[in-house]
Amino acid sequence: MQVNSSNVTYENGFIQASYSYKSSNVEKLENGTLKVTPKTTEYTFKTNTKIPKLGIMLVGWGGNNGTTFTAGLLANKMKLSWFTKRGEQTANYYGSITQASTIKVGCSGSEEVYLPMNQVLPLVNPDDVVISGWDISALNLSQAMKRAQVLEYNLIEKLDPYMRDMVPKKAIYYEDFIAANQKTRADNILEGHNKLEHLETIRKDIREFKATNNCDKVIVLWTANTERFCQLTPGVHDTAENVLKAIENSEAEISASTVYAVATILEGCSYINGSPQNTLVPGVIELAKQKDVFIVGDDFKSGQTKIKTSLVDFLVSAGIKPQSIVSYNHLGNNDGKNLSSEKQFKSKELSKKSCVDDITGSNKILYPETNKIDHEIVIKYVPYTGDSKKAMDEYLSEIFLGGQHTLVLYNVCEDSLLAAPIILDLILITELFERIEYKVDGMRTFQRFNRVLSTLGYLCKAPLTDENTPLVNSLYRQKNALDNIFKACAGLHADDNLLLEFKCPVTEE
Ligand SMILES: NC(=O)c1ccc[n+]([C@@H]2O[C@H](COP(=O)([O-])OP(=O)(O)OC[C@H]3O[C@@H](n4cnc5c(N)ncnc54)[C@H](O)[C@@H]3O)[C@@H](O)[C@H]2O)c1
Ligand SMILES: O=P([O-])([O-])O[C@@H]1[C@@H](O)[C@H](O)[C@@H](O)[C@H](O)[C@@H]1O
Repeated sequence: MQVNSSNVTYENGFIQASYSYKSSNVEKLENGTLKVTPKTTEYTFKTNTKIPKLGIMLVGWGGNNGTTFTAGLLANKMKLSWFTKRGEQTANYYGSITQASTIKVGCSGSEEVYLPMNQVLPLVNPDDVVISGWDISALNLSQAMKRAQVLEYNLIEKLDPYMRDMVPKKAIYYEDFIAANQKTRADNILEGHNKLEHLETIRKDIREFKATNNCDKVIVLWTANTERFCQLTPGVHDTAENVLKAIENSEAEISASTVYAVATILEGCSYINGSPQNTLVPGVIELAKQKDVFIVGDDFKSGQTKIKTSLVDFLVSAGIKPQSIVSYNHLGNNDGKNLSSEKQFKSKELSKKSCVDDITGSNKILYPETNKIDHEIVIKYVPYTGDSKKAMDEYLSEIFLGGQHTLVLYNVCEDSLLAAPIILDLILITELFERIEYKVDGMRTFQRFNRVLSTLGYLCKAPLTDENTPLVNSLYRQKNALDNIFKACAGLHADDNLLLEFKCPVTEE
């Protein structure tokens, strides 16, 4: 796409775009009146268009998501097709916004024109990435893919030769943080209890993988089991210095995921947390800022929560008052097995339960006293169902003249087929943000986005958000923000959907 504007230049491998950012300051006056002052801030975005060779390292590579993600990269790269009872299937990236969604760029006459997201700004081609990772299970990726029971056998057969030589590196295993039922899987772990040694091993793994594959950069993503929350402790988790010291002292409350995150950050790589646990404790956030590294989290937004943050947004913005939400699901994969343990379930429950508060909190007409509603999460482990999650959601709302509205959803699918495309998007969009800088009038130098990359909230159930930054769960607002950041960096206006050129056409006087 070539943007025809005096505000955009394409020089020296950069897209440099000016963007007039419109916002409003609100003052609440003593008499209760709101004084709203619109304002415009002139930004300049600079995007490096040089596409790097990207290395991806997954923690939990041998899991259902890790194997399905890897299989998807290979199947698409080789343009595989395979047979199922529904006939011939071909590889695709459905469920990935970078590969299968579009962004409106303008109108041609009365035709609204949409471009694939990955053509609005230059992204890494998934075909060109190299992948590795760690797992507490020693199975190679082909064996692990079969164990996962996600993909059709005909596809598994075709992928086997390409995945059997992919072997996860030895992993950090602190059994107290994941369900005891995972112990039988743990035959590929780093010896000993010295957390500093574990940290240095992970750092070495990252360096060696990067050098061996001649990568320009590496991004690490956690798709291992959900850990219990660590007990945030002053002097341990509160500062970067204390987290590093706690690792040196092999502090018990430092989780495996936090050691992976610290190792990643110390190697100058972005770290993404696809699970709900509080890996990114305040000290890790401070370390990421000190080391100028992006951190993203938490917990892939893939199924019930994705629908919920769209549905509740629709209900509340329609003036309908959700009063009760019950989200139930059962599944039989290893994630479900791990979540059958109370402490690990609590991590997931917290993540799934926290996703509507900002939406209900936005409407004081419906929720004048409190924005808290009945919201229950139930997850049951039923081995026979495997990765095919059966999810049932019930939404009860108050409507006009004391009426009640009941909405029930039933959705079934392989959970990993929802998560794998999201893993790709998290990685590719994080990598893009590593190539973007901004400047506001008056700033001497270009800066990078806030290292807590909450712009990727659309992809996370519980978006990690920096202090003094609004938390947004509304799916529409998250996607709109992401699309508009892409457009701003490309030199286009944000879309307000007014279509004034058609509704208020310029007429000859
Ligand atoms: N739709 C989804 O699948 C979905 C959605 C949101 C979040 N998640 C989260 O993603 C994570 C992975 O899901 P999954 O279905 O792939 O689970 P999984 O159990 O199949 O895979 C997790 C893998 O991590 C490995 N592992 C556990 N602890 C490890 C450690 N310390 N180091 C390295 N490897 C370790 C396990 O051996 C396993 O292979 C879970 O935390 C899950 O809650 C999944
Ligand atoms: O994404 P979502 O459907 O809201 O939540 C899902 C849970 O319902 C499921 O039980 C769990 O296994 C997945 O990891 C995922 O977190």
